[in-house]
Amino acid sequence: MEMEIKPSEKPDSTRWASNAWALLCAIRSQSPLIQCITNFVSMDLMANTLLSAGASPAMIHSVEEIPDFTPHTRALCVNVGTLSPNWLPAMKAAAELACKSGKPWVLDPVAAGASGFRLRACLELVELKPCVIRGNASEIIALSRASIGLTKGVDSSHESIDAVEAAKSLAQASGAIVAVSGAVDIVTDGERVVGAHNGVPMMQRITATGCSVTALIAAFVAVDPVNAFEATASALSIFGVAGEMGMNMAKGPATLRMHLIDSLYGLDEADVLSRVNITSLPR
Ligand SMILES: Nc1ncnc2c1ncn2[C@@H]1O[C@H](COP(=O)(O)OP(=O)(O)O)[C@@H](O)[C@H]1O
Ligand SMILES: Cc1ncsc1CCOP(=O)(O)O
Ligand SMILES: [Mg+2]
Repeated sequence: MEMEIKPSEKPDSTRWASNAWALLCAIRSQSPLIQCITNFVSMDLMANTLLSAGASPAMIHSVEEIPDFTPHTRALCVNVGTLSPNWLPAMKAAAELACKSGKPWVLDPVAAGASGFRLRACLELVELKPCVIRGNASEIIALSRASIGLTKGVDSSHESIDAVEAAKSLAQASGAIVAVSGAVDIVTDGERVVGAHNGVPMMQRITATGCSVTALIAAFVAVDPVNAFEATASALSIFGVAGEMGMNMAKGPATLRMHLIDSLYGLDEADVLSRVNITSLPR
């Protein structure tokens, strides 16, 4: 005879997968408005990622529009990928207003260690209380140590698993959930550490997949701001699942880009429950 498993007795992996599915359903039904102040490279893929997940993206970045627009959004994504001095005031104003309006905002510190200007900008943005910081391993290490020169540019020269301590100390210092993408996506609140074991290596060969998953995290925290740790791990895992399913149809990076978006749009409950793979990692 099969024993019935009550929700509280379900194994951790099943609870993570059910929660990820519930959050994706919430995005599809609520279509949260997500403001993105992002780099020129990522605008298209980021907007299409949010749309295929069911969210509503708006790439609105002029400082003049922020007082009217930002309070009406459900979450904000700030990405410094093609930073120039005249964009920084808009990023800061939007971050401040998001906080004041009780909306979560998410930071992508692209190439944080590439220059002093960029690192200082990222550190100033961290002071404005992002709910989540998501970067690759080199970016999180650079930000955590506040040091430049540890990175090639926008791509990582470290493995995500090598950035666990840096992520934990950045989370403790900033109060943000910190996520490190890579072969295993790491998520920490400074105490707990989980790994999302989804995705395929070919995702690194498409520009702006990292930027896009950060925006997807913004959509997940928009529908569950109180549980930003769980929402962040879910977003990373769901994006990875879309990559795995897209890879089954792809011939290379260009077709993976297309099939990843189609797969994210078409994910059903069975796909999510069978593929989401989030586990606790040793602290
Ligand atoms: N070796 C890998 N195996 C599986 N998924 C990966 C791998 N490397 C990166 N990814 C996935 O690709 C996406 C972008 O991550 P990453 O390349 O680390 O970000 P960035 O583009 O900011 O450097 C994430 O969803 C991540 O999980
Ligand atoms: C290539 C490049 N140069 C400046 S921003 C950017 C895109 C980076 O995207 P991602 O961090 O998602 O790889
Ligand atoms: Mg990146």
